[in-house]
Order: sequence, then structure tokens, then C-alpha cells
Amino acid sequence: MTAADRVRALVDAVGEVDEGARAGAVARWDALAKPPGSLGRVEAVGARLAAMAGEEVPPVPASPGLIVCAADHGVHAQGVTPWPQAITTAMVEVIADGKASCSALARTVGASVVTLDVGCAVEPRPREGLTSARVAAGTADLSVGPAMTADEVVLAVLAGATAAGQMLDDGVDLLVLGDMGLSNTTASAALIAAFTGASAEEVTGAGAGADADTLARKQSIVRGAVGRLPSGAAPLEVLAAVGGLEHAALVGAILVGAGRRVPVLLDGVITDAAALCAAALAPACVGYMIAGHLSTEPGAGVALRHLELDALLDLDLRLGEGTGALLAVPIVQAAARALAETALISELTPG
Ligand SMILES: O=C(O)c1ccc[n+]([C@@H]2O[C@H](COP(=O)([O-])O)[C@@H](O)[C@H]2O)c1
Ligand SMILES: Cc1cc2nc[nH]c2cc1C
Repeated sequence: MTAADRVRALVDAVGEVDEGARAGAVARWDALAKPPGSLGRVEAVGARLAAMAGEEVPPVPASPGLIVCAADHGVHAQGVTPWPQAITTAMVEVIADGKASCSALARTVGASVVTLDVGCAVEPRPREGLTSARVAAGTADLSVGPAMTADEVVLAVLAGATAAGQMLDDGVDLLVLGDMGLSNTTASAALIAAFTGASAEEVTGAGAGADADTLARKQSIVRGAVGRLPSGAAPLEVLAAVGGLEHAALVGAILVGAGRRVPVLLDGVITDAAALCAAALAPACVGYMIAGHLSTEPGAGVALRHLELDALLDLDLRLGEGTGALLAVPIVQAAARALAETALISELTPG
């Protein structure tokens, strides 16, 4: 099987969620010892978990696992971020060592962490907690030509798929997505514009601290790159033209989670951009996505509206690393637990 065939198999493995199980869960929520609808959107999360699992009372996710997909971007050379590119590798090492913000949040919610280097410009030093699946030393500059070759995209998708598959084999039952990569809010904005049809202005934000001049430069780069896309470009062609290696790895992770009927928790604008690509490849995989939070990056809201996903949290986060998704883990777990463990209204013995 060629690498491209293996990606096709990942896409083909994604099945529709079970609408019957969802309807059963909705009916069960209404029969529990509480006023109907009183757990608000938590009830919708529970019903969606039922649809994903194909069971009216879905299992409570007990083993969340975070995969942080990391890579660098050639467009960094255009001055789209105030941060040096070397910070990507430095942060990858910090995440693998358990000393990043996401590490603290992962410990808070009991999530395991895998840090996946699919293409940092400078190779991180080997350490426990770091998986090396380097496809290239960063992408090419998307402002002057395609960021990746077709082969690179496929290899990065498979790298994310393999890492996520390993996590699921190890017992992870809630796949939490995160990213690390300086300049990746530019690539994310371009992906979101390409997949939703929104303008560069609507989807481009300040990222990790762009000033007004830098933001204007980012917008113009996004406009130009999206404008050069051939009309009717296939999802993987769009990804190759304007995306990043970490976006591609995230697409692979999403396809594997959805293909194995495991809930996939999205984080900020980078994972939202990858989610659009995964949805373009396999529309049914949206049924397995849960939007952990709404990033302050404007493209995040545009992407989630396109996917018709409601973010669970809105805390003004704009960090990445999976931090917003991790914070949403207890809500997902609570939704399944309340659905399973609350008494029925018919069991009440008033007076
Ligand atoms: O998750 C988000 O929505 C988010 C929003 C702004 C910035 N980030 C993080 O900041 C880095 C990209 O920012 P920038 O300005 O270099 O494109 C990258 O490492 C992301 O994880 C992440
Ligand atoms: C320090 C730093 C940490 C990050 N974590 C995710 N993106 C980041 C960007 C920067 C700059």
C-alpha cells in the first residue's frame, strides 16, 4: 500500500455517528431526576458522546491523552510573528519535559502527553516524552509557493495518525489535540479562509503578539496565498499549499480518532484549521469532534461556525499546546458521568 493509499484508508474508516444512540441519550436526559434541559449544553455533549460510542449511555472517558503536534513554518521569514523560530524547538523540549502550561493542565485533568515533532526547523534533543517523526525541517514559505510537497503532506498525516493510533492502543479514550509552532497562526488563517471562503481580514489575528503592522502583513500574505489556490483544489492540495506539517499531523490524528469512534477534543485556531481539512476529507469526522474552547483568534470562531460546533469554554485563551482542550476535559467526562449515574425521575419517592 502506498502512503497515499494509507491516507485514503484512514478517510474511508470514518463512519457516521449513531443517530439512534443520540436520540436515546436525549430521551434519557429528559427522564433523569432534573427538569428537562436543565444541564444545558452539557446534555448536548452527553448526547453527542452517545452518538460517537453508538451507545445510549456512553462510557465515561477515563484516560484523556494529549498529542502536541509541532513544526516550523517557512513563512516565519516574512516577519509574521515577533518570536524567534528557535522558540518552537525550545518549547517542544519544555513540553516533553513536563514543564509547559499544557503540562500543568494535563496533570490537573490526568491526561497523558505525547509531543510529536513532525518538522521543527532545529531538531529537538532526544528525551523521554518526545516522539520524533520528522518529515522536513519546517515547511517552505507559503507566501512564495506551496508550503509542502504532496509527499510531505501524506507523510505528516501518517505521522500524526500513527502517534494517535499508538495512544489509543495504549488506552487513551479521549483524544486531546494541541499544537506548537511559531508562525502557525498565519498558516491557520490561510487554511480557514480557504476552507470556509471567509476573507483574510475575517480570519487573521494577532497570534502570539503581532503588532498592527505585522497583522497587516499577515493579512496580505493570507490574501495572496489563498488567492493563488487553484479553484476546486482538493483538501490535501490546500493543506500542501498553505498549511503546516503540524496541521497535517493533526488531520491524521483526527481521522484516527474518528475512525475508531473516540471523541476528539479540539483546542484553538490551529486545531480548528486542521479540523476543517479533516472534515473536507471525511465529513463524518465532525461527529466525533468536540470544540474545547473558543480561541481569541478570529479564525477560530469562523472555523467552528463552519463546522457547526459550539465551543464549551470561552476564557480568552490564545496559547495553543492543547491548553483550552485540556480545560474542557472535565466537562466532557462530567457529561458522560451525569448521563450514566443520575437517578430517573420515575425513581423519586416524593413525600
Ligand atoms: O491556540 C490558539 O488559538 C493560538 C492563538 C495564538 C497563538 N497560538 C500559539 O502561538 C504560536 C503561533 O503564534 P504566531 O503569532 O507565531 O503565529 C503557536 O505556537 C501557537 O500554538 C495559539
Ligand atoms: C513562549 C511561547 C509558548 C508557546 N506555546 C504555544 N505557543 C507558544 C508561543 C510562544 C512564544
